Amino acid sequence: MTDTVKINRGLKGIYFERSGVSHIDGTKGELSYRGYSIHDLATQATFEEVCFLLIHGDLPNTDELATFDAALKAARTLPEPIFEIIRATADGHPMNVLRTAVSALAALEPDSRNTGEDAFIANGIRLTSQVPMIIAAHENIRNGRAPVPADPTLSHAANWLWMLKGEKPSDDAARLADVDFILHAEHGANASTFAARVTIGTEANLHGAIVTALSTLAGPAHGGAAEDVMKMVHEIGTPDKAADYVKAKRKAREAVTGFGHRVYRAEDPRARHMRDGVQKLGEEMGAPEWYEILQAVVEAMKPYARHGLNVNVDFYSGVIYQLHGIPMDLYVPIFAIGRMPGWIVQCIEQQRSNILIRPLTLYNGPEMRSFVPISDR
Ligand SMILES: CC(=O)SCCNC(=O)CCNC(=O)[C@H](O)C(C)(C)COP(=O)(O)OP(=O)(O)OC[C@H]1O[C@@H](n2cnc3c(N)ncnc32)[C@H](O)[C@@H]1OP(=O)(O)O
Ligand SMILES: O=C([O-])CC(=O)C(=O)O
Repeated sequence: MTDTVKINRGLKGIYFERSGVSHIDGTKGELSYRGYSIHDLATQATFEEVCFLLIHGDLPNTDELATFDAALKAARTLPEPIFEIIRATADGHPMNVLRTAVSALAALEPDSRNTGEDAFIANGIRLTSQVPMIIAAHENIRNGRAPVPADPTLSHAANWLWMLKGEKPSDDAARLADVDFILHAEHGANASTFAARVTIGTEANLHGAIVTALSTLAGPAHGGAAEDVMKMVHEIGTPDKAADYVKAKRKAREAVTGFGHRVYRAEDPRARHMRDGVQKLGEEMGAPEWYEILQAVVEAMKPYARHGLNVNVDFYSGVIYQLHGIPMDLYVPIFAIGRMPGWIVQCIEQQRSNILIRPLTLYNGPEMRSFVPISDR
């Protein structure tokens, strides 16, 4: 019987649920949120509009957006013990500090225990504002500076850069961060979102699911790719060394980071927006070499593109962060800021028609055997 069971390792190609949130066509390289093309959203919407769209299902009108934006801004507060926790863990990786702080929020804020759709929306809005605050406070504290208080006059993206650096960002820098968040906001049953849905499947609360999602995002095969791409760019050093680097990786059968995706066989549609950003920012800042190294890697990887191995969203994002002077270990936390609405809405969707997610593993261990007392072993 066991020989006839088909195992889908990694759940590759398996539909586990229906979802009305986003659609990915991996063959054509297309992505839409709630029926809107990612290209239209990346060029015409703000992150706040995209959050509203994902959570409520439609684009907001002016009044709806104003109310939603006011709720996000009102939520820019952290209980004092969170700063103590950040101070106590300041030497840790920012992703560990973030996960620990979100977990502590679950204990510190009694509302976080509530379930039901209204509670998930209220807690989701609060966490969307608190996550960038935690990351920025940690960055300041570990560098011996006081946390920068949120500025209620700034957008989500501009306020994030303000809290991180204590300087008002230029409009271009704020917009680039805004677009980055939009591009990362939602992506179907990716590993961290799936993990969050598994948590909600047990009727746990949203904070618990976000802790699960943060743990899952952190790995290099998922959210950690941008950091690894930047390390790769430094290792390559100059564009003329890219081909040899790729050849050596392929020979060792190791992944070239920033390439490949479980769903896309065509180029990830989000990559082009990041590519344009890297090229423009690099030229403006007199540092075009990073873009040139990346493009040399793309050139060297071209023979493999026909096998569906193309750049993914995180191939270009690390260089943008580097050009902004953001430390490499903040790249995954930045992904988390963007992915918040996707996690929240998928948790809401899971809760609406909840079911325990519990697949099977096919046993291939020893046959039944007799227990041997320890004195006879
Ligand atoms: C935001 C995100 O999470 S996007 C992904 C970010 N991650 C990365 O950039 C890390 C590098 N990429 C990878 O490790 C992989 O592409 C993953 C984990 C993202 C997807 O992996 P899978 O879905 O398992 O890829 P899949 O098994 O279909 O790969 C097909 C073939 O391409 C190869 N391959 C996949 N990605 C890469 C890569 N980046 N470099 C070289 N070869 C690769 C596989 O080894 C496999 O080869 P084989 O058939 O000879 O064994
Ligand atoms: O969808 C995935 O497998 C990975 C992911 O989160 C993304 O590409 O944004």
